[in-house]
Amino acid sequence: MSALLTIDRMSIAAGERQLVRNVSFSIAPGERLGLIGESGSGKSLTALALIGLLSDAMMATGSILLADTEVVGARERQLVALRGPVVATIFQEPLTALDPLMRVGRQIGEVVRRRMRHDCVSTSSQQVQARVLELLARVSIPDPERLARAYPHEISGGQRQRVAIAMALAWRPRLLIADEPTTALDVTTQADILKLIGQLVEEENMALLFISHDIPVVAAAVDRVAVLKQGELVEDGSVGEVLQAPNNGYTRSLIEAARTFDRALGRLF
Ligand SMILES: Nc1ncnc2c1ncn2[C@@H]1O[C@H](COP(=O)(O)OP(=O)(O)OP(=O)(O)O)[C@@H](O)[C@H]1O
Repeated sequence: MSALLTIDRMSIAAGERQLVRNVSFSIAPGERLGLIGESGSGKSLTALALIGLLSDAMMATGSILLADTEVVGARERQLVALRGPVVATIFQEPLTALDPLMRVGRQIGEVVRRRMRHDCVSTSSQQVQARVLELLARVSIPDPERLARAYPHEISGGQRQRVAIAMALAWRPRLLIADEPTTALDVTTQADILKLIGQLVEEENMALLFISHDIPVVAAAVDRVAVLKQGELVEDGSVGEVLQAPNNGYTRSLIEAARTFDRALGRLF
């Protein structure tokens, strides 16, 4: 099966500074890849590059082929067509995806409408409203009707992340990028959100690029792991291979650090 995403010798520079160097990896339709590495290793820049959202001060070179579109050097119009129907993103801080002045239901409804326009399907307000409530139920929000009427500041951090996931889901994307989606949440909510993402990815048959510095979290969410160190890819293999027999000393040190931390917390790993 041909890949949904193929990154080939991609580099990212800010002026003279090389931030990501010669990174190559691919994701097949429905595959779940974890991108791990310590803070500053280039994980978020890699995710931004593949949706063409690097800041103007940065430049990507090499090739990023997403659903047969070359992203490096693409025009804005081509990128807009990819964002949403092909790839949707959830971030660490759900408020970045939410308009503070608009009720949650209306925000999800906007995405539902845009997706329907993309599919050239006409729709009534009642159909949009029904789809919004269905999406809120899919992300396990109790009392979706009440929540749809709330503003983002009126709901908890965990609920906001569920709403951000519902918005991503409204696109029915082929690839979901989750950039540290549980880092800002308490441990119990983290586990719930992780389970939810896993469930939805499977039910919708989406591919997943899951970015995290937290190895146990990544291991629970994906099939394959790629490791970035100071902008370079140092490992790419199945979760079992990489966690049980890492090739690279840096990966070993990340795993050992996670084990030590978990032992200190008394968690199982
Ligand atoms: N707008 C920018 N201008 C210049 N350098 C930047 C910019 N954004 C990020 N960087 C640098 O690029 C490198 C990679 O950053 P990136 O955000 O991709 O790391 P990360 O692995 O996602 O880290 P974290 O887990 O802390 O989010 C870092 O050295 C960072 O300082």
